[in-house]
Amino acid sequence: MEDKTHISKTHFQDAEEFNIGKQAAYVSMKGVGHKYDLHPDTPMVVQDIDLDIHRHEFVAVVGPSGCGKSTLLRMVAGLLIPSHGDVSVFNLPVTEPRDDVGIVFQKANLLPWLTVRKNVLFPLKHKYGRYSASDEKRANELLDMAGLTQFADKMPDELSGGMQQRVGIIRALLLNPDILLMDEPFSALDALTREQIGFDLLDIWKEHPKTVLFITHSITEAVLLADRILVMSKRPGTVLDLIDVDLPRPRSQKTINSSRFAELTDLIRGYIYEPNTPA
Ligand SMILES: Nc1ncnc2c1ncn2[C@@H]1O[C@H](COP(=O)(O)OP(=O)(O)OP(=O)(O)O)[C@@H](O)[C@H]1O
Repeated sequence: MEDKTHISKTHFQDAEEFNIGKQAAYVSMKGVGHKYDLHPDTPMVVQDIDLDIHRHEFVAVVGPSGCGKSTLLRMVAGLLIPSHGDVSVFNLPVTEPRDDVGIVFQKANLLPWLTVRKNVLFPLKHKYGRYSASDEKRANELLDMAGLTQFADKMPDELSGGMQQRVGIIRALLLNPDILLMDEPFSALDALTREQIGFDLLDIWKEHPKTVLFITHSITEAVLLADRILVMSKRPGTVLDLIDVDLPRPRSQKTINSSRFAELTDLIRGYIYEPNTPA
Protein backbone atom coordinates (compact mmCIF):
# COMPACT_ATOMS: atom_id res chain seq x y z
CA MET A 1 0.00 0.00 0.00
CA GLU A 2 1.27 3.46 -0.82
CA ASP A 3 2.35 5.76 1.97
CA LYS A 4 -0.26 8.52 1.94
CA THR A 5 1.83 11.04 3.87
CA HIS A 6 4.57 10.78 1.32
CA ILE A 7 2.19 11.01 -1.63
CA SER A 8 0.42 14.03 -0.21
CA LYS A 9 3.68 15.87 0.33
CA THR A 10 4.87 15.12 -3.17
CA HIS A 11 1.65 16.22 -4.79
CA PHE A 12 1.20 19.33 -2.75
CA GLN A 13 4.76 20.57 -2.64
CA ASP A 14 4.31 22.78 -5.70
CA ALA A 15 1.65 24.74 -3.84
CA GLU A 16 3.70 24.86 -0.64
CA GLU A 17 6.82 26.08 -2.38
CA PHE A 18 4.78 28.45 -4.48
CA ASN A 19 3.29 30.08 -1.37
CA ILE A 20 6.67 31.70 -0.83
CA GLY A 21 5.86 33.97 -3.77
CA LYS A 22 2.48 35.10 -2.48
CA GLN A 23 1.99 37.76 -5.12
CA ALA A 24 2.30 35.28 -7.98
CA ALA A 25 -0.82 33.93 -9.64
CA TYR A 26 -2.00 30.47 -8.65
CA VAL A 27 -3.63 30.12 -12.06
CA SER A 28 -2.36 31.97 -15.08
CA MET A 29 -3.62 32.09 -18.66
CA LYS A 30 -1.60 33.95 -21.21
CA GLY A 31 -2.81 34.46 -24.77
CA VAL A 32 -4.93 31.35 -24.46
CA GLY A 33 -6.98 30.23 -27.43
CA HIS A 34 -8.44 26.96 -28.50
CA LYS A 35 -9.95 25.20 -31.46
CA TYR A 36 -11.05 21.60 -31.14
CA ASP A 37 -10.35 20.94 -34.80
CA LEU A 38 -7.07 22.32 -36.11
CA HIS A 39 -8.31 22.67 -39.70
CA PRO A 40 -7.45 26.22 -40.85
CA ASP A 41 -11.10 26.99 -41.69
CA THR A 42 -12.38 25.97 -38.27
CA PRO A 43 -13.07 29.02 -36.08
CA MET A 44 -11.54 29.40 -32.64
CA VAL A 45 -13.72 28.54 -29.65
CA VAL A 46 -11.89 30.91 -27.30
CA GLN A 47 -9.25 33.47 -28.17
CA ASP A 48 -6.68 35.79 -26.54
CA ILE A 49 -7.62 35.01 -22.96
CA ASP A 50 -5.35 36.57 -20.35
CA LEU A 51 -6.22 35.93 -16.72
CA ASP A 52 -4.30 35.64 -13.46
CA ILE A 53 -6.08 34.22 -10.43
CA HIS A 54 -4.37 34.86 -7.12
CA ARG A 55 -4.28 32.86 -3.91
CA HIS A 56 -7.72 32.42 -2.33
CA GLU A 57 -9.35 34.58 -4.94
CA PHE A 58 -12.83 33.67 -6.17
CA VAL A 59 -13.13 34.34 -9.89
CA ALA A 60 -16.37 33.69 -11.77
CA VAL A 61 -16.69 33.41 -15.54
CA VAL A 62 -19.90 34.40 -17.30
CA GLY A 63 -20.75 34.63 -20.96
CA PRO A 64 -23.26 33.50 -23.56
CA SER A 65 -23.90 29.81 -24.10
CA GLY A 66 -21.17 28.22 -26.20
CA CYS A 67 -18.60 31.01 -25.67
CA GLY A 68 -16.09 28.55 -24.26
CA LYS A 69 -16.44 28.87 -20.47
CA SER A 70 -16.17 25.12 -19.85
CA THR A 71 -13.37 24.92 -22.40
CA LEU A 72 -11.39 27.40 -20.27
CA LEU A 73 -12.03 25.39 -17.12
CA ARG A 74 -11.02 22.15 -18.79
CA MET A 75 -7.73 23.74 -19.82
CA VAL A 76 -6.97 24.79 -16.23
CA ALA A 77 -8.00 21.32 -15.06
CA GLY A 78 -5.50 19.70 -17.43
CA LEU A 79 -8.30 17.86 -19.22
CA LEU A 80 -7.58 19.80 -22.41
CA ILE A 81 -4.35 21.27 -23.73
CA PRO A 82 -4.86 24.69 -25.38
CA SER A 83 -4.04 24.93 -29.05
CA HIS A 84 -2.74 28.49 -28.46
CA GLY A 85 -1.08 30.21 -25.50
CA ASP A 86 -0.11 29.01 -22.05
CA VAL A 87 -2.01 27.85 -19.00
CA SER A 88 -0.05 27.41 -15.80
CA VAL A 89 -0.81 26.45 -12.23
CA PHE A 90 1.74 27.45 -9.58
CA ASN A 91 3.88 28.71 -12.45
CA LEU A 92 4.07 25.24 -13.99
CA PRO A 93 2.55 24.49 -17.40
CA VAL A 94 -0.60 22.41 -17.07
CA THR A 95 -0.09 19.13 -18.88
CA GLU A 96 -2.42 16.79 -16.98
CA PRO A 97 -4.90 16.82 -14.09
CA ARG A 98 -3.31 17.57 -10.72
CA ASP A 99 -4.24 16.31 -7.26
CA ASP A 100 -4.13 19.81 -5.82
CA VAL A 101 -6.82 20.99 -8.23
CA GLY A 102 -10.34 19.83 -7.33
CA ILE A 103 -13.23 19.86 -9.78
CA VAL A 104 -16.97 20.07 -9.21
CA PHE A 105 -19.22 19.51 -12.20
CA GLN A 106 -22.89 20.24 -12.86
CA LYS A 107 -23.85 16.73 -11.78
CA ALA A 108 -22.53 15.39 -8.50
CA ASN A 109 -22.10 11.91 -10.05
CA LEU A 110 -22.25 10.17 -6.68
CA LEU A 111 -21.76 6.43 -6.59
CA PRO A 112 -25.27 5.05 -5.98
CA TRP A 113 -24.08 2.00 -4.03
CA LEU A 114 -22.14 3.97 -1.40
CA THR A 115 -23.49 6.01 1.50
CA VAL A 116 -23.01 9.77 1.50
CA ARG A 117 -20.04 9.52 3.89
CA LYS A 118 -18.40 6.80 1.82
CA ASN A 119 -18.96 8.82 -1.36
CA VAL A 120 -17.19 11.77 0.23
CA LEU A 121 -14.28 9.57 1.29
CA PHE A 122 -14.18 7.66 -1.98
CA PRO A 123 -11.45 9.73 -3.75
CA LEU A 124 -9.08 9.18 -0.81
CA LYS A 125 -9.83 5.45 -0.77
CA HIS A 126 -9.42 5.26 -4.53
CA LYS A 127 -6.14 7.17 -4.53
CA TYR A 128 -4.44 5.80 -1.43
CA GLY A 129 -6.26 2.51 -0.87
CA ARG A 130 -7.46 3.65 2.55
CA TYR A 131 -8.44 6.65 4.60
CA SER A 132 -7.52 7.52 8.15
CA ALA A 133 -9.61 8.29 11.22
CA SER A 134 -8.66 11.95 10.83
CA ASP A 135 -9.90 11.88 7.19
CA GLU A 136 -13.19 10.51 8.48
CA LYS A 137 -13.33 13.20 11.16
CA ARG A 138 -12.76 15.89 8.55
CA ALA A 139 -15.46 14.36 6.31
CA ASN A 140 -17.87 14.47 9.25
CA GLU A 141 -16.95 18.09 10.00
CA LEU A 142 -17.52 19.13 6.38
CA LEU A 143 -20.80 17.20 6.20
CA ASP A 144 -21.87 18.92 9.38
CA MET A 145 -20.97 22.30 7.98
CA ALA A 146 -23.15 21.60 4.93
CA GLY A 147 -26.04 20.51 7.18
CA LEU A 148 -25.75 16.90 6.04
CA THR A 149 -24.86 15.10 9.26
CA GLN A 150 -28.19 13.31 9.47
CA PHE A 151 -27.82 12.17 5.85
CA ALA A 152 -24.26 10.84 6.17
CA ASP A 153 -25.41 7.21 6.26
CA LYS A 154 -28.12 7.58 3.61
CA MET A 155 -27.76 6.51 0.00
CA PRO A 156 -27.49 9.24 -2.66
CA ASP A 157 -30.95 8.58 -4.11
CA GLU A 158 -32.44 9.48 -0.71
CA LEU A 159 -31.07 13.04 -1.09
CA SER A 160 -32.46 16.03 -2.98
CA GLY A 161 -30.51 17.45 -5.93
CA GLY A 162 -29.21 20.31 -3.76
CA MET A 163 -27.98 17.90 -1.09
CA GLN A 164 -26.27 15.74 -3.70
CA GLN A 165 -24.48 18.79 -5.07
CA ARG A 166 -23.34 19.73 -1.55
CA VAL A 167 -21.94 16.21 -1.18
CA GLY A 168 -20.07 16.66 -4.48
CA ILE A 169 -18.50 19.88 -3.20
CA ILE A 170 -17.45 18.27 0.07
CA ARG A 171 -15.99 15.32 -1.80
CA ALA A 172 -13.83 17.76 -3.80
CA LEU A 173 -12.81 19.61 -0.63
CA LEU A 174 -11.79 16.52 1.30
CA LEU A 175 -8.64 16.14 -0.78
CA ASN A 176 -7.87 19.69 0.39
CA PRO A 177 -7.09 21.05 -3.06
CA ASP A 178 -5.44 24.46 -3.31
CA ILE A 179 -7.54 25.26 -6.34
CA LEU A 180 -11.21 24.46 -6.84
CA LEU A 181 -12.69 24.49 -10.33
CA MET A 182 -16.48 24.58 -10.47
CA ASP A 183 -18.29 24.12 -13.78
CA GLU A 184 -21.89 25.34 -13.46
CA PRO A 185 -22.20 23.38 -10.21
CA PHE A 186 -25.66 24.66 -9.31
CA SER A 187 -27.30 24.93 -12.73
CA ALA A 188 -29.49 21.85 -12.26
CA LEU A 189 -31.00 23.24 -9.05
CA ASP A 190 -34.15 25.29 -8.53
CA ALA A 191 -33.69 29.01 -7.90
CA LEU A 192 -34.22 28.94 -4.12
CA THR A 193 -31.93 25.96 -3.52
CA ARG A 194 -29.40 27.55 -5.81
CA GLU A 195 -29.30 30.76 -3.81
CA GLN A 196 -29.06 28.87 -0.51
CA ILE A 197 -26.27 26.60 -1.71
CA GLY A 198 -24.43 29.71 -2.92
CA PHE A 199 -24.48 31.06 0.64
CA ASP A 200 -23.40 27.63 1.93
CA LEU A 201 -20.49 27.66 -0.50
CA LEU A 202 -19.44 31.10 0.78
CA ASP A 203 -19.52 29.77 4.37
CA ILE A 204 -17.39 26.77 3.43
CA TRP A 205 -15.00 28.96 1.43
CA LYS A 206 -14.58 31.29 4.42
CA GLU A 207 -13.65 28.37 6.68
CA HIS A 208 -11.57 26.55 4.06
CA PRO A 209 -10.20 29.25 1.75
CA LYS A 210 -9.46 28.06 -1.78
CA THR A 211 -8.57 29.65 -5.05
CA VAL A 212 -11.77 29.24 -7.04
CA LEU A 213 -12.61 29.38 -10.75
CA PHE A 214 -16.39 29.25 -11.01
CA ILE A 215 -18.26 28.92 -14.30
CA THR A 216 -21.87 30.01 -14.30
CA HIS A 217 -24.74 31.14 -16.52
CA SER A 218 -26.18 33.14 -13.67
CA ILE A 219 -25.09 36.77 -13.47
CA THR A 220 -26.57 37.21 -9.98
CA GLU A 221 -24.78 34.08 -8.74
CA ALA A 222 -21.48 35.39 -10.12
CA VAL A 223 -21.92 38.78 -8.43
CA LEU A 224 -22.99 37.20 -5.14
CA LEU A 225 -20.02 34.84 -4.96
CA ALA A 226 -17.03 36.30 -6.74
CA ASP A 227 -14.20 38.72 -6.07
CA ARG A 228 -13.79 39.27 -9.80
CA ILE A 229 -15.87 38.32 -12.82
CA LEU A 230 -14.49 37.53 -16.25
CA VAL A 231 -17.13 38.47 -18.81
CA MET A 232 -16.73 36.67 -22.11
CA SER A 233 -18.02 37.61 -25.55
CA LYS A 234 -19.93 35.19 -27.69
CA ARG A 235 -17.90 32.69 -29.68
CA PRO A 236 -15.02 33.01 -30.22
CA GLY A 237 -14.97 33.79 -26.51
CA THR A 238 -12.71 36.72 -25.68
CA VAL A 239 -12.42 38.85 -22.54
CA LEU A 240 -14.99 41.67 -22.66
CA ASP A 241 -14.25 42.82 -19.14
CA LEU A 242 -12.76 41.71 -15.85
CA ILE A 243 -14.92 43.27 -13.17
CA ASP A 244 -13.95 43.82 -9.53
CA VAL A 245 -16.90 42.92 -7.34
CA ASP A 246 -16.49 45.59 -4.68
CA LEU A 247 -19.26 44.27 -2.44
CA PRO A 248 -18.33 43.74 1.22
CA ARG A 249 -18.08 40.24 2.72
CA PRO A 250 -19.70 38.37 4.30
CA ARG A 251 -22.39 38.56 1.65
CA SER A 252 -26.03 38.00 2.49
CA GLN A 253 -29.55 38.60 1.28
CA LYS A 254 -28.88 42.27 2.10
CA THR A 255 -26.07 42.21 -0.46
CA ILE A 256 -28.49 41.00 -3.13
CA ASN A 257 -30.89 43.83 -2.29
CA SER A 258 -28.19 46.53 -2.42
CA SER A 259 -28.00 49.14 -5.16
CA ARG A 260 -24.38 48.22 -5.93
CA PHE A 261 -25.43 44.61 -6.55
CA ALA A 262 -28.02 45.86 -9.06
CA GLU A 263 -25.43 48.12 -10.74
CA LEU A 264 -22.99 45.25 -11.17
CA THR A 265 -25.59 42.82 -12.52
CA ASP A 266 -26.84 45.53 -14.92
CA LEU A 267 -23.30 46.18 -16.12
CA ILE A 268 -22.77 42.49 -16.90
CA ARG A 269 -26.22 42.11 -18.49
CA GLY A 270 -25.32 45.04 -20.74
CA TYR A 271 -22.26 43.18 -21.97
CA ILE A 272 -23.98 39.87 -22.48
CA TYR A 273 -27.20 41.02 -24.06
CA GLU A 274 -25.70 43.77 -26.25
CA PRO A 275 -24.35 42.69 -29.64
CA ASN A 276 -20.68 43.00 -28.64
CA THR A 277 -19.26 40.79 -31.27
CA PRO A 278 -20.42 39.96 -34.74
CA ALA A 279 -22.45 36.73 -35.00
N1 LIG B 1 -14.98 18.10 -27.36
C1 LIG B 1 -15.42 19.02 -28.22
N2 LIG B 1 -15.22 18.88 -29.54
C2 LIG B 1 -15.63 19.81 -30.42
N3 LIG B 1 -16.25 20.96 -30.08
C3 LIG B 1 -16.48 21.15 -28.76
C4 LIG B 1 -16.08 20.20 -27.78
N4 LIG B 1 -16.44 20.68 -26.56
C5 LIG B 1 -17.04 21.86 -26.79
N5 LIG B 1 -17.06 22.14 -28.10
C6 LIG B 1 -17.62 23.34 -28.71
O1 LIG B 1 -16.92 24.46 -28.19
C7 LIG B 1 -17.81 25.54 -27.98
C8 LIG B 1 -17.67 26.02 -26.56
O2 LIG B 1 -18.14 24.99 -25.69
P1 LIG B 1 -18.09 25.17 -24.12
O3 LIG B 1 -18.82 24.02 -23.53
O4 LIG B 1 -16.71 25.44 -23.68
O5 LIG B 1 -18.93 26.53 -23.96
P2 LIG B 1 -19.72 27.08 -22.71
O6 LIG B 1 -19.58 28.56 -22.75
O7 LIG B 1 -19.29 26.40 -21.47
O8 LIG B 1 -21.19 26.64 -23.08
P3 LIG B 1 -22.49 26.52 -22.17
O9 LIG B 1 -22.63 27.83 -21.48
O10 LIG B 1 -23.60 26.28 -23.15
O11 LIG B 1 -22.28 25.37 -21.24
C9 LIG B 1 -19.21 25.05 -28.33
O12 LIG B 1 -19.52 25.49 -29.64
C10 LIG B 1 -19.08 23.55 -28.29
O13 LIG B 1 -19.95 22.94 -29.21
